[in-house]
Amino acid sequence: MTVDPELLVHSDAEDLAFSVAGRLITAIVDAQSTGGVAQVVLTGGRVAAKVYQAVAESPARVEVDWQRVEFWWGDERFLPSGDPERNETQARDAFLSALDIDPVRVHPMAADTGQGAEAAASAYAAELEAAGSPTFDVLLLGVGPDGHVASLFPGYPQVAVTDVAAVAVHDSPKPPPTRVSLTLPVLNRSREVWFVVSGDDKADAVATALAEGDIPAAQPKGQNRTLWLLDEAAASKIS
Ligand SMILES: O=C(O)[C@H](O)[C@@H](O)[C@H](O)[C@H](O)COP(=O)(O)O
Repeated sequence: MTVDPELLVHSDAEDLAFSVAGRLITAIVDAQSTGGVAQVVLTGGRVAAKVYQAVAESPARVEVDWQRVEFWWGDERFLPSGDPERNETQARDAFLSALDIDPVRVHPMAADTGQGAEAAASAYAAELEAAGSPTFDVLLLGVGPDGHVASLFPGYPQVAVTDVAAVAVHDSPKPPPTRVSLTLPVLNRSREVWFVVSGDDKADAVATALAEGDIPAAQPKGQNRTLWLLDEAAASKIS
């Protein structure tokens, strides 16, 4: 059973990032409150980087047992290890490197070592299965102006893939051209889905997604909650 999306609108990108950082810390503490490991899926992009930075700077970060957080990625730019454009690199630089995380619990998608994105996608699907195909506590998603989420782009065949957990994406409209992405069934294996969106260039995509339009951003739904965490600009065309 999925529930209606909830909208929370913030004044600007900085306020949004600060608010989402606090919400993420609270969600992790809640997930750990029963003694378990919090399962978090990170996304890439500029807004996400602001959120991660705000987590690293938050005094409340000390409330989290960072040793008991499992970090996954919803997608990755298929580039060599350490490339500054990789979502993994950006997350490590923005906050993971500053936190007392358990490195074994950080699950980046493979870097380009010449093996091809298909092999990287298969390896990630296998890693998820080996971890027991966890239900994620929080799935973070950015949204593109075209309505993409993760690396699932409108009109691309990967949007409709349901028989594997991760796929390779080629000729991405958003550089770099080659990527790896979780598929929608895995994105939906989340208790909470949080869309974190800033900027008027996303306003059409946000409005279309909330109207259940035919874009990938309309499809991820949390099992318990679906949050649209927006700034005023991104929310400006919601009817
Ligand atoms: O690899 C990526 O680029 C992201 O995973 C992608 O899905 C991103 O979250 C959106 O494109 C929003 O990016 P911005 O926040 O930079 O607009």
